Amino acid sequence: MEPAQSRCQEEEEIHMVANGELQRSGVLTLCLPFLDEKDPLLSEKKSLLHARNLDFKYQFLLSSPREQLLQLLDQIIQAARILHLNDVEIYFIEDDDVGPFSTVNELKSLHSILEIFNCVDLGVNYNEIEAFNELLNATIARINSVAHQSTNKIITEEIDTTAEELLLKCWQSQGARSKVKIAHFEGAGRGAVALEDINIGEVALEIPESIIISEDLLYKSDMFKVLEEWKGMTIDSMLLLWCMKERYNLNSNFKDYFRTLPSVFKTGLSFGVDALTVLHGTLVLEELLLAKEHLRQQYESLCPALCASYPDIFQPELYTWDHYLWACELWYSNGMKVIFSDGKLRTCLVPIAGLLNHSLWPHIINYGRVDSETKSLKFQVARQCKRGEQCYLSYGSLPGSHLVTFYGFLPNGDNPYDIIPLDFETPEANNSQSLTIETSKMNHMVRGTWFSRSSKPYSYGLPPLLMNHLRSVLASGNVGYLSLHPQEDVSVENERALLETLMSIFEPMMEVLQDSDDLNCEDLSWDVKLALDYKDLQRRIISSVLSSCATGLETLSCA
Ligand SMILES: C[S@@+](CC[C@H](N)C(=O)[O-])C[C@H]1O[C@@H](n2cnc3c(N)ncnc32)[C@H](O)[C@@H]1O
Repeated sequence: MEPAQSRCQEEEEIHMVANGELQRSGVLTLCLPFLDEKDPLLSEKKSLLHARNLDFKYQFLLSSPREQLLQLLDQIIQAARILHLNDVEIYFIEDDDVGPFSTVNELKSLHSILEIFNCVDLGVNYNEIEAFNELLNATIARINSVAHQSTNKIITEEIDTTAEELLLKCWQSQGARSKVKIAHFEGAGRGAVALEDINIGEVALEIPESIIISEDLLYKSDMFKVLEEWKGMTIDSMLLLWCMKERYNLNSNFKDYFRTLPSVFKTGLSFGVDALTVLHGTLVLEELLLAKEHLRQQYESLCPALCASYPDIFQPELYTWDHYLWACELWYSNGMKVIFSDGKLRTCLVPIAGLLNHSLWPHIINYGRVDSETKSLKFQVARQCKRGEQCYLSYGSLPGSHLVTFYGFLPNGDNPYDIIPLDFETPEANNSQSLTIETSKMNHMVRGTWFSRSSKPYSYGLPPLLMNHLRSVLASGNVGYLSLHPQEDVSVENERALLETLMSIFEPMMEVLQDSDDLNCEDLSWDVKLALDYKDLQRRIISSVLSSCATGLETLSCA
């Protein structure tokens, strides 16, 4: 297994040379950070900025009327949203939609602007300070408005968290700082609850580098000598093997940490036969079976041979398949990628932080780098977390299939990263000549059409890139019928063929999923329940695509 899949704060592809300056003339200049030349989405982002008349640099004449200033602020926010788009968000972008595109994109965008405001050296002119504060407060208000959509779960008070609290105190004595306490949340196990209002930019949790579990501990262990000489061994596999033993080591510095971990992880990797049967016809089934098979192969290639060759170090009773799977699930669901103060990226288990749950409306989005001055990992909140509220992390822009497989849950709310991929075959050479760069892309996707905000004709709530691709492919059958901007050149006949093509793709998928699940809802096991929820999600997405196509066809028949 490569715990490389463990969650990692998404790499920012943007050069942080953003700045802000207030000139004597009362002109406030705000410069957004430039795009990284290595950003794989660079050209798309540049084209989007250009098409929308957006720029990196904005000048605010602070004496202008308030509405004008706020309009300009809106422009810079729109530009920042584009700079921070990820591959899924950019794929679904619609011409007439200026955002917000997702909670995380919105928080990143607003924070990049807040950072610029923080660099501005204010003068003494009262009116200018007032105008500047209006802009700053409007940005903060937008950040705080993200909170209103959050979904909080009820804290169940009955469950004992003494072990976790003792551990928290122990880490605090070693330099950890925390504005959260551990509590139990319905449907999510343990989580962190704010002990006080934690305001934008404040640190909810600070973990010294010295108590983070990483490969450095491996090097000091008795098994390292053997493992480093073992052919084909990776650091990730070494960490798994180290954990399997350390979990039962009574002299371990981390014994209390291991003691607070669940004895079984309820992730998709532990799904039983009934749950797998429920998943028949869904996307996650293949992902799950492949992942499990891969882990089994890794286990077979490592553990029996290590136990046979070095039984004193690798005691067979500790190196069973169940223990191996437990370690994999631990690293997948709790592992984080962190850049240490020496600049090296390591996969880690971070005490306390490992108790933070995921949300589509997270408080903490940036946590991947140890502060080189304090040598600690700081978990700053990107939006306010009120006292008593659950403090959420973002595990990344992950689809439900990944969350089910490696974490064992589906988040509350509509997940914009829940997509169904559609890979088309490369067209015949003579047809492909007629496709533009935009329309020749072969990897497409759909998601719930409820995310669409486009009111443009012929958009149907479906992704423009997919529609333009299909339009071009269908039109290329008609000699001489293709434009560089397919949407401007639609024919009713072509549109009907396009929607019917999509229905012919999605109807069979729906049929497979519609098999009745004759299960008694009362006493279902956790895995069957989760599998049913996932299946339901797939149905919702496909059904939204089918009804969008059907509505499109109806509209066309009236045209
Ligand atoms: C890093 S741990 C967080 C702490 C965990 N709740 C615990 O009790 O150990 C990740 C696991 O928490 C649970 N989890 C995280 N976010 C969740 C959410 N929004 N809803 C339900 N379960 C969640 C899942 O079981 C996931 O595998």
